[in-house]
Amino acid sequence: MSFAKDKLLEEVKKSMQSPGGKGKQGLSLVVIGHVDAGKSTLMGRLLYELGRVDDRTRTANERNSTKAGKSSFSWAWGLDGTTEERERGITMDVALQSFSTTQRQITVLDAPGHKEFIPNMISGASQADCALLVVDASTGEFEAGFERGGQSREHLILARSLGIAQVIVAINKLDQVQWEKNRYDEICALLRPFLVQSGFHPSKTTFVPVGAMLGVNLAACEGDDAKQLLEWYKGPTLVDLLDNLEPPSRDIVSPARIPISNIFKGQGSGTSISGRLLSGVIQVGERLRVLPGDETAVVKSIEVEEENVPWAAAGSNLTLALVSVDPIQLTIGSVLCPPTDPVPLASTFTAKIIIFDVQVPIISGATVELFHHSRDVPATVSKLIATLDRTSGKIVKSNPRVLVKASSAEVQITLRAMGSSNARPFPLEPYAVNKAMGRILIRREGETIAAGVVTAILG
Ligand SMILES: Nc1nc2c(ncn2[C@@H]2O[C@H](COP(=O)(O)OP(=O)(O)OP(=O)(O)O)[C@@H](O)[C@H]2O)c(=O)[nH]1
Repeated sequence: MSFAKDKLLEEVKKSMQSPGGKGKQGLSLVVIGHVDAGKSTLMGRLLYELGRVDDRTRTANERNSTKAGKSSFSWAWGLDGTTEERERGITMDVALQSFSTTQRQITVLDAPGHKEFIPNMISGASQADCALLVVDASTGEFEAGFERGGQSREHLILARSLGIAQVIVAINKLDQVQWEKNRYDEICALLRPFLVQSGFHPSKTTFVPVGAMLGVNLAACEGDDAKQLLEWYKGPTLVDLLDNLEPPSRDIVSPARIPISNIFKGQGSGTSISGRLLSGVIQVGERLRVLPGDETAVVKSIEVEEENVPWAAAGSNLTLALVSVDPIQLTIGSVLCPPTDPVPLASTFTAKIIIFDVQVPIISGATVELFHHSRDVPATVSKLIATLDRTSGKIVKSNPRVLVKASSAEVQITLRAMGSSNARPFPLEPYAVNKAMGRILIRREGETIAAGVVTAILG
């Protein structure tokens, strides 16, 4: 069944008012934190507690991880999919899982903690509404994840820069410190001011003590393993907090935008892509334009939360089967959109950015890497237009010579040509037109140096 677009919008609005299907509001969650904080263990155990992983799979995971000499990773085994991930015991790609709580249908993006995989983390966080930060409470470990160069700090700043406003902090491995209340309080006290500085409102930040491996305070806080924690903790479980996350408002009226985050080229059965529908609505049978390029594709099926659906609305993390398209034209980072409302292509644009804690200031002509959803491209900061007051946004100085750490500025960015070929423009929109399409991150030599929003496309 396919609807005319205005009919479809009516249908979507109706189902949003009285949340349809399963009667739950959906949202997506990126799991972030320092390497080895226990992100995969926590998600693996949580999925088990919620009945998403059966005992047979659990036993098989236990057996296989023990055989590989990594028994402590048995809970993570279910999530860390590829052989290399299992051998190294770290998550590299972004794993996608889903589960439901009483009121929410949650899609989880388990992002890798290792520094060299920050681009995957950016891809994960740019598809999420909320973040779950996992920190390791063991002596010295929390500190390592949080000091300069630690991933807890960087992940939080990146998540906020990508538009995530709500965060749950799970303070994990408390079994390692005998469930000491003092250690929990100490970590909360260290994190609170940092979260505020990074732009998270205190009312949108919650903390929860957990023991991922033992399954303490994930779905329930009971049994022998939870005894010590129960002596001083009477608050919500992790699932209670997840159940109370607020789904952000969805922009269903703007044209559809789907940055491709993954491509699966099947044999014979066509090609599938996965990504997040940032705005608008789409339906089966619809023709979409692939940008950059001249190609179009027809949506053969839409899968959301492992179910085939006739249509999907903004905020859905979906998999689309596409037909009538040459798969070569599909690349990670390309954007699918209606042929009548294509995304502009940019090779030069202006942006308002915030400079992070950089050691080397940014000068005009600085070569950088530009991140937009799952795409990263070489670029140049081609002009420093003005430094801005961080709170009012007013111009402090026009044509500054350098941009130093913690400053705010308007700059012009130009894509850089690779070798002999010209830089290929890529799909981008001003933040004022489409929030989710207008956010960028700027990195240099493996370090994130700035984040910002696109103000104008110049060409
Ligand atoms: N003692 C204790 N160990 C834990 C707990 N949670 C996780 N671990 C251990 O910590 C190690 C790292 O766990 P992972 O779940 O792989 O960590 P991760 O954060 O997903 O790591 P990356 O994916 O590499 O970023 C494993 O050896 C786990 O068994 C816990 O609650 N208590």
